[in-house]
Amino acid sequence: MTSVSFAGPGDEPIVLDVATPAAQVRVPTTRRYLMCPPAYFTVEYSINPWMDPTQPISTSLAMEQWTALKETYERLGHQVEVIEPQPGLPDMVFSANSGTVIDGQVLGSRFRAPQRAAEADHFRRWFLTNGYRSVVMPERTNEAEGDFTWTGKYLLAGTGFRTDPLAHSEAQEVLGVPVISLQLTDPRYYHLDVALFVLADDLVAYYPDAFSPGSQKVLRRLFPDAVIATGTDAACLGLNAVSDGRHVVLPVEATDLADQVARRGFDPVFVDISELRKSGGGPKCCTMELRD
Ligand SMILES: CN(C)C(=N)NCCC[C@H](N)C(=O)O
Repeated sequence: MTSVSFAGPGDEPIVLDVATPAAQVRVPTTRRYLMCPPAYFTVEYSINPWMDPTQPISTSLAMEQWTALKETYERLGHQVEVIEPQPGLPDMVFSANSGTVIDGQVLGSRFRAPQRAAEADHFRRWFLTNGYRSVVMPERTNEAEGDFTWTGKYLLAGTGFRTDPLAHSEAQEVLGVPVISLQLTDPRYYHLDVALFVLADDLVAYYPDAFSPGSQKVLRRLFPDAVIATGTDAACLGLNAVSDGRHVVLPVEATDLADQVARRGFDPVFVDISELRKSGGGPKCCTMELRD
């Protein structure tokens, strides 16, 4: 309960108790996503600290979890496009790493690891056969929405492990949007999209310890009201979440983060991505947003 007081007609001030304001009403917008079924998913090489090629992997469980994620988006009213998976490309399920699309302009990807390099061209061809007229492939290492997050105003751009900092200026030129570079410092959070996600315009959630001190200052300055995730939320890849402005699809283990976003008026929607996490990925990595 909060008290407000104001001057009454006589000498006595009027004091009213008012209930704490209700959380803001959040309005979802319909999205279009590109996903790739994990038909060839496995962990046969290690290019991030989550990947242990000796651990058992169930491709069928990964497929069940991916299908549940896709059906979740469809149930929420979103449109999901599907690209054909390719044998020999076990990480192709992480479609977010293969393109950044803003206002129909596509900036493709260039992977740091040779094991993933061939994915970029499959996605390039998908864009060209699906009506995208301007598809630019980057010169510099660029892991697309793994390291680029569009807030509606800025393109937040991560670097430190995968995407080359020079890819940030390339993205600014190709996409014609202001880019804010952010330095990632913890190898477990090797992509920006495991350290930060956009909840709504001008509102993000992030894990400060994944960023350099200077980048933490930038984030505080840009987003003073941000949701600050705990280490436990970050460690289950809870920040690899997808918001449509109201529903927030996130890993089932990210319970504190779910409580925090619920208090801000969002509806958490849990998904189980335990099998895909063995490769270092979560819901967002499986989801490229097509902003047409
Ligand atoms: C959530 N993240 C970090 C992603 N955006 N992508 C997941 C990529 C996983 C892949 N094994 C790799 O290491 O590239």
